[in-house]
Amino acid sequence: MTEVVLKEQRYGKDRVRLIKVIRTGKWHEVIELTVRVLLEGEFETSYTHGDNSKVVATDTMKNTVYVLAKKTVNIKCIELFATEIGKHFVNTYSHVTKASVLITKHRWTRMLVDGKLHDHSFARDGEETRITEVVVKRDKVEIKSGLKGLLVLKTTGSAFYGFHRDQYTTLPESTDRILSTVIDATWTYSIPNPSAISKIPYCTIFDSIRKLTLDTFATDDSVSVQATLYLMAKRILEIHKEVTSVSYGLPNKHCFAFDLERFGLKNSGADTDIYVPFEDPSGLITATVERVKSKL
Ligand SMILES: O=c1[nH]c(=O)c2[nH]c(=O)[nH]c2[nH]1
Repeated sequence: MTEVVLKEQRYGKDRVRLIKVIRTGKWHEVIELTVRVLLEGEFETSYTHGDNSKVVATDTMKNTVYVLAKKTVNIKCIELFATEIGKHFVNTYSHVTKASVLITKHRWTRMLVDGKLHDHSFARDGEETRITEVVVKRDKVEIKSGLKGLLVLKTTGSAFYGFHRDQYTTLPESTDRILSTVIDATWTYSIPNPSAISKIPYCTIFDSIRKLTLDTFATDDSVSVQATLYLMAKRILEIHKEVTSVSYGLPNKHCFAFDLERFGLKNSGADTDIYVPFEDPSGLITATVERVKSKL
């Protein structure tokens, strides 16, 4: 007989979608969120013995998210709303030891109509989202935030040369290329004590990190995605003391010159202006950067 053991377990509700409309007279705001709640705790016997007595139904979790969304004053700050949800589960159920809450906030941009911001109409500009993942345990809260799916492209100011070459290398060196990526960035917050949670200006930091990322992408004379990634993270850590580490995932969405020599047209070197953008495969450059720990 093979003996097995339950090594780890967690469960919950994924992709709980909600829209909250905040009305101030005719002026409306719209917040669209997708929420995932995962619980850990004394649920082992539900897996090993079919004992559901301690199982908080995932349907209950979904309902709880809507109830808390109705009651909260923090819906605009996903870090605080996720913390509220996580605390609810850990405080309500004594057998829950850890709640992980992932919130994705979708972007709705207010419409400009006849040059004026419209009071109740919005448009989605691209797939970019803002995220947070909050882990609530009995004695501590961890908060990670980020942005996902920010598609960018620059037409110069990017090179890639001097890389290792061997018998399988065909890529020519480039001193001037298109650089395009879909930015995924996440960063962790330092939470020295529970009262720090509500004091961190999450939205201001988000806006600043997004701007630093875009500004660095645009202005860096990039020698590789790796070097540009590192510079982005370094700048964030220099400016934001509340942030302890920064991670990026940057696919290198290749754009190569189309061979037009076959048609008697120059399309190489300084004459290149027709490119083929490739969806797949892409490079994928990832790294996490943190401050050097003080030896004092
Ligand atoms: O910035 C880059 N980094 C790489 O590691 C790489 N590899 C590659 O083929 N092109 C690029 N570009």
